[in-house]
Amino acid sequence: MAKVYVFDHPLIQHKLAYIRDINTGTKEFRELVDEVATLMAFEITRDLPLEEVEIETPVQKATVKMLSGKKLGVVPILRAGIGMVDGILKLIPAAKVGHIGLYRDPQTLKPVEYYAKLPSDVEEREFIVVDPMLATGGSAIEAIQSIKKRGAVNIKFMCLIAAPEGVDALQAAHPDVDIYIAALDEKLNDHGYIVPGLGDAGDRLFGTK
Ligand SMILES: O=P(O)(O)OC[C@H]1O[C@H](OP(=O)(O)OP(=O)(O)O)[C@H](O)[C@@H]1O
Ligand SMILES: O=c1cc[nH]c(=O)[nH]1
Ligand SMILES: [Mg+2]
Repeated sequence: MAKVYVFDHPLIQHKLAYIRDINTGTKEFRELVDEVATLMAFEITRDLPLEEVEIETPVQKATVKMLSGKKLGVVPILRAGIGMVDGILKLIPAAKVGHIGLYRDPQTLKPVEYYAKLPSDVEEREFIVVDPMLATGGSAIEAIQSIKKRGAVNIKFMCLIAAPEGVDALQAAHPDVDIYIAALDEKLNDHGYIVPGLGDAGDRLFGTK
């Protein structure tokens, strides 16, 4: 069964409070999502493998540890996932970026895929699929299905806010995909919005309300 990690770091929680606030405007919202994505990337990369490397400091030769060249890929679920990409790339600039375009039909709440583009060496990469919101779980389940279909085998899912319903559904559909979240909220409302949540992440990021 997939593990669920909730990042309760004080900086993440503090910034998330501003992200949720209805009075936070688009510019600040975007900056905060970017910052929280960086902080979450710091935590999520905790298990990256290291190798010993010989270097020379100004003082003497030394054996130091460096990342052992694991290939990473970041896959935002369009649109809102885009808001988390730059924050992650600040820490892992060599990661390749794939895109999965999905929107949630407002009536059925089912995801509709409209775009998919991944790096060519899919099988060799570890992927972090990112989206600020895990609500019913339909979009994350579909996006992960889509990248598995294209050959991805090693996948993590990272979001800002999740509803318990979404976590359960994602765990059931993809038991091999660990889930990393900044906050686990109370529930979904009748329109499939996370309560208390932050509203529509895509609209708040891009000012399209
Ligand atoms: O877990 P689910 O019930 O599938 O809902 C979550 C999805 O809904 C939002 O996207 P939306 O459909 O609003 O598209 P957008 O990012 O283009 O605004 C959000 O960014 C997720 O992708
Ligand atoms: O609360 C929610 C649920 C789905 N998508 C969002 O952007 N927000
Ligand atoms: Mg949206």
